[in-house]
Amino acid sequence: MESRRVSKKRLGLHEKTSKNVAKRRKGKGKGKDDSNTSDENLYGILNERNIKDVQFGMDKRFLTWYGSNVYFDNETEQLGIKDNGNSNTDSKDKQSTDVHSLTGKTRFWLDTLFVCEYCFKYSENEENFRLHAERCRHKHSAPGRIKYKSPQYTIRRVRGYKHTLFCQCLCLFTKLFLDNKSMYFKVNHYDFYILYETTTDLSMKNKPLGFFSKDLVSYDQNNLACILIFPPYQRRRLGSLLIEFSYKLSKLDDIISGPELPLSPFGLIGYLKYWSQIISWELTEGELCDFDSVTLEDISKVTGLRINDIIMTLKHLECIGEENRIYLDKLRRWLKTHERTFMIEDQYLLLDD
Ligand SMILES: CC(=O)SCCNC(=O)CCNC(=O)[C@H](O)C(C)(C)COP(=O)(O)OP(=O)(O)OC[C@H]1O[C@@H](n2cnc3c(N)ncnc32)[C@H](O)[C@@H]1OP(=O)(O)O
Repeated sequence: MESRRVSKKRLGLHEKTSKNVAKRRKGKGKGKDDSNTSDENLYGILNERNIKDVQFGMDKRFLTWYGSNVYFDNETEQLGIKDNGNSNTDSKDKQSTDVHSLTGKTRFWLDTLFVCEYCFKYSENEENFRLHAERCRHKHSAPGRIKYKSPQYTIRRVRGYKHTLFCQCLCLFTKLFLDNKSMYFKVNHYDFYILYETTTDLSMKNKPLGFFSKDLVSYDQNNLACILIFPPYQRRRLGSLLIEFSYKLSKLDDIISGPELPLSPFGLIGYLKYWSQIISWELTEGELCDFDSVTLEDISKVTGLRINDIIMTLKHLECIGEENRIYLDKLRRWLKTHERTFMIEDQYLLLDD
């Protein structure tokens, strides 16, 4: 398995700026057509998928969503990342990483990337992957400190500077499902909140379901840099759970906060859902329900949401009019037709430090 630190490059997830996009340069090829431009020296972004699918643990296989060259050596375009000029162990089997013309149109650099579902180390070689999977140390002990533990879910905080390799491998994996954030190898400025099922069942114990990262110091006061629920676990409201948790953290710090921009299309849908719920609940049943008139500032104070996010949500729900007048009746109706799905229970928060 790829196990060396990837300190030579950048890793972490950051906003892609238009200036950076302008720096895009053409991908080097490997049989790709000219339309496949890339940010490869900058952000690892490719315009086409280059890994066909991922074998995630022993029993889950799914397609990648986006191309990314961050798993590959820039010069040789073989799997593995050079660490200060040393050759890498994963590039021996050149044959299996060579270009495969699968559909006659799409050319993949790699058919299947094998990824450990406990620690995110990866290989192109199934045998190596199986050997690793049997003895991965995170199978028996997940990294980090527990920050939330309900009978259903556990969230652990993993410090980037302490568990560097784990966080770097997680970020590499994330890149296959998220293309609007860029990557850096410097994970030491981030905390990672990893979601697990609370269970003694060995088939699920210590298997991350998703995560979000958070800057240790965010000048924009973001409470979340990047969020991903791994494809097999999506649409189970786990993204909503992590978003809700991220606001618990910023409320603890007593700040008005929100996610790092830009949001991906799924990120936007997920956030609008959470924002709609928390705003309409506070206005109709929560702290603001007895107020005769409510300002955007009142909502922001009670929910911990940014005013821009509140306006976007109220517009989305068509519940805001001239001079920011809020249509409470309409919001009440919205809440009645939408199931309330808050998932974090305060009694299970473990946020002492
Ligand atoms: C700041 C940032 O990081 S932006 C980047 C966000 N991350 C990504 O885009 C990475 C890839 N996507 C993902 O990991 C996930 O889609 C996430 C994290 C955005 C959402 O996680 P999930 O657990 O799947 O979402 P969750 O089940 O909580 O759904 C919340 C709502 O979003 C909407 N939604 C989520 N996924 C979908 C989908 N595939 N199609 C349509 N609607 C969707 C639904 O309205 C859903 O509510 P409902 O189930 O009550 O109808």
